[in-house]
Amino acid sequence: MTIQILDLTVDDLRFPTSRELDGSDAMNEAPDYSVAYVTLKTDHPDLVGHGITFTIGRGNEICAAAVEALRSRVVGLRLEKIAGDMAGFWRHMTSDSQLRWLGPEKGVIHLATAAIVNAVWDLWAKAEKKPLWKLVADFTPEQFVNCIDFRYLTDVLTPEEALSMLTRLKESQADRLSILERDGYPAYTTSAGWLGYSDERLRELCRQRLSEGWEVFKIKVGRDLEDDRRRCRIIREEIGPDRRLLTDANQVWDVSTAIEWMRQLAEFDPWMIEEPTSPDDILGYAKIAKALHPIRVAGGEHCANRIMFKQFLEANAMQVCQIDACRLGGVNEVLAVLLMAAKYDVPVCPHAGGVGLCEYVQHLSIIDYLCVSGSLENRMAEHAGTCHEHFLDPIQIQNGHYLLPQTPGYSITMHEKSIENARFPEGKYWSDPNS
Ligand SMILES: C[C@H](O)[C@@H](O)[C@@H](O)[C@H](O)C(=O)O
Ligand SMILES: [Mg+2]
Repeated sequence: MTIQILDLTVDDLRFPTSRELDGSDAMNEAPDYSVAYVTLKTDHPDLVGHGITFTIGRGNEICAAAVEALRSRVVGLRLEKIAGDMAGFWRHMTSDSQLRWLGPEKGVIHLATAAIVNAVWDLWAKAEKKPLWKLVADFTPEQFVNCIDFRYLTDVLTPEEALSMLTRLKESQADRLSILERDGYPAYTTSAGWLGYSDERLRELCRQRLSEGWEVFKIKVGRDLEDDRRRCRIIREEIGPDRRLLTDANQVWDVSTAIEWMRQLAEFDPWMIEEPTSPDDILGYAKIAKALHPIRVAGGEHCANRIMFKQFLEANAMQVCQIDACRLGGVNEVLAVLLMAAKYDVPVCPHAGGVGLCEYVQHLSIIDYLCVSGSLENRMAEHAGTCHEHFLDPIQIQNGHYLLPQTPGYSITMHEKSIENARFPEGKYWSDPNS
């Protein structure tokens, strides 16, 4: 089958999550979960690729404009040509010599790259009639390695080393697949602990989530120490002393404040502190990790690219690696980071607090287990409870685990009605005050 990409369109879609303070944290007090939603049309009547990048509202139109700027890099290409040289395609996407100046490989231009690259992967998986995780899991180790642009990485990871890591695990892949088919992929939930929720809501949501089988909970911290103490006490009362409690400060502290603040919260036995300070401060992360041990330091949702991850991992500055499906430049770059994390034996626990991110990261965690790390130890994908109703193939959770997605593609295609309602500013969510 030969398929040509004939057109690209992009929609600025926003969901009014700030009305209930879903997604709120110490830095982002009232996010409206949003996406630049890319559609790739082809010369095949039934094959359309969809991809997103995620923002929290204002500025989403800038991502959409950046997608438009990259349009000519992808329109006209043939899928079989892309699939035959995925790393080459990714290099092509990130190498327009004028657009590259806007990054390189960071910020809005990289978010836009992710939306397009993810749409191409969705298209490819749909063409092969496989969910994305299965498309990748069925690759030979050589095909997997051929998806990655190793430029800037070879001082810590060469293609040859990646190949031998993947080859070592390939034989036992079927055993791991049966475990996932039986149990699903382990997850933790963030949706009880958003900062804007009242104490009563926090308590009620903890009870609800416990009854659904959740074992690991995340709570937002960092705005006010007394509030944090009270909220951590409540969540501990509800989940008990043995379940894992994760904390997330969303970059609000200086290095020294992070250390002092978390020492004050240590009595609540947090398993990790996420984004304690600037996402660019590799040495700062390392200092915090050293001072707070055994509390782990987690980061990645604002980690711009594989080079930053390389440094965080090499400097032992992150003990939990939170890849983001849209901040990294799509699946290709994620695969590179999975390999580096496995090499440094750092668990990957993807970031998913947003719209569409859970739909995406379930595939990435499954790939990590089946092909790259081969381990579930200390690994869990994030789960947030909002906006799943907008997707044709939404996540399925059972007992705090993601069930394996079965529908071909990357699970990101949205219902037409949702697209219509969320279109900014003319959709119903924004033009009708009673919506
Ligand atoms: C603004 C967003 O909801 C963030 O709070 C969210 O992504 C969060 O950091 C997370 O870890 O899920
Ligand atoms: Mg976070």
